[in-house]
Amino acid sequence: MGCSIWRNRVNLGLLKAQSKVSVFFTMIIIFTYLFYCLTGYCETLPRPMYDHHPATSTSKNHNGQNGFHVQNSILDGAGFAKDTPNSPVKTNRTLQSSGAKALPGSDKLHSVLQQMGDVQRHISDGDKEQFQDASSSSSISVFNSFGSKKFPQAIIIGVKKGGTRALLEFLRIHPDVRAVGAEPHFFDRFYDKGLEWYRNLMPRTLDGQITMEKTPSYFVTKEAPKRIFNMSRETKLIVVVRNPVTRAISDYTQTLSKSPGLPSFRALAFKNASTGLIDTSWSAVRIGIYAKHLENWLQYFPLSRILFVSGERLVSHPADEMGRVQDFLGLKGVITDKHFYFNETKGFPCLKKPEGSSRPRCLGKSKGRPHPQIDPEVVQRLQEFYRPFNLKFYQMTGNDFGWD
Ligand SMILES: Nc1ncnc2c1ncn2[C@@H]1O[C@H](COP(=O)(O)OS(=O)(=O)O)[C@@H](OP(=O)(O)O)[C@H]1O
Repeated sequence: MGCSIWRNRVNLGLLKAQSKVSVFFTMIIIFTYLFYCLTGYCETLPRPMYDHHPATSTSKNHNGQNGFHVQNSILDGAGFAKDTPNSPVKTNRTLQSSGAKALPGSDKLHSVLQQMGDVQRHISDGDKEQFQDASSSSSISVFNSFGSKKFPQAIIIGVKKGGTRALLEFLRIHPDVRAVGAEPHFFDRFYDKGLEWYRNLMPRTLDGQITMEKTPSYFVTKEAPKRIFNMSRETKLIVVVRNPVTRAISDYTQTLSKSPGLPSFRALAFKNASTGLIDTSWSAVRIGIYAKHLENWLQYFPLSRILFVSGERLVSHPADEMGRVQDFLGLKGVITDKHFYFNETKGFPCLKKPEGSSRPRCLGKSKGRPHPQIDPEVVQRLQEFYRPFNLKFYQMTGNDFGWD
């Protein structure tokens, strides 16, 4: 009898010791990882070049909202991809879904993992579209875990293929800007999820920092102006515009890369090739009628709340355009020509490497890709088609973008 009590006590002691050891080792792993992040080594973790894949999994975070998986569905919706074997998101999800949650003391572990999630999500958001080295903001985000999530005070609302990703990534090197990497698509696709869902997607910011997002399809979404106005009439709006003809070809190039069997540009652009009638129902054409879309926005926002960035100048004079953007946002002029160099191979400006980094900081392959050769006659016809709309747009904005 006495012997069996003694044996039970020994077994109980062993069990307790085992669970303590497992908690101890888990904590060591987590703190080692956090230490690596804080010392900047997370940046050197391999990051995926995102491609287009469907979302595969769903789960809820402690707020009852779809944490990583919402983010992933957005990534997918925006043409981003699920995590790859090397993805930091995958690392985090693996930790969350395997042993860690089932361990004793998992509540505390879970909240640490949530914070790691915030950090990692920031690093990996929208990687497909981002600069290949997003290191400048990753270390800041660690400390920003202590800020709060706010609605964006400024949104890049368009235009698709205008250079919106370049603008956002250039802005992200500013210490007072924090931005969602992926395109949230809240004001067009996910509005029924509610404003709190939207706010929860935002990165944490400290006082004085601006929260931003970019979703280029907002510019052509009829309901977007009213919806953004209802969130806050103070929201600053940025539109990156580019020659509508080159924009249409860029748009077509993107679609062609996903659907190689697509009809020719000529076949899609004309309603009737013999009369030269342009098909304005084709989105690649319709998006470029900037004056029409702008009218919708002016019903809710005064021109003073909208900044028009030239997509062409963002390539030829990035620092000058960034100066205008920083002024508009009321930011210190931190981003200057010191930050850029022209990458001859890519044919676009890239960000200079920060000290200690060996990685290139150009946008990914899907940005600045070669366009198919389009018949000059088709190009000319499109130029003619856009001319009156362009002139109207110059008048409305008080800015001649030089496309005509
Ligand atoms: N610095 C830099 N590097 C690479 N690419 C640059 C840069 N600045 C502007 N651009 C132009 O951005 C075009 C893509 O525009 P977006 O980022 O708005 O596209 S998207 O709507 O988010 O898909 C992209 O269009 P394509 O040239 O057709 O690929 C580029 O011309």
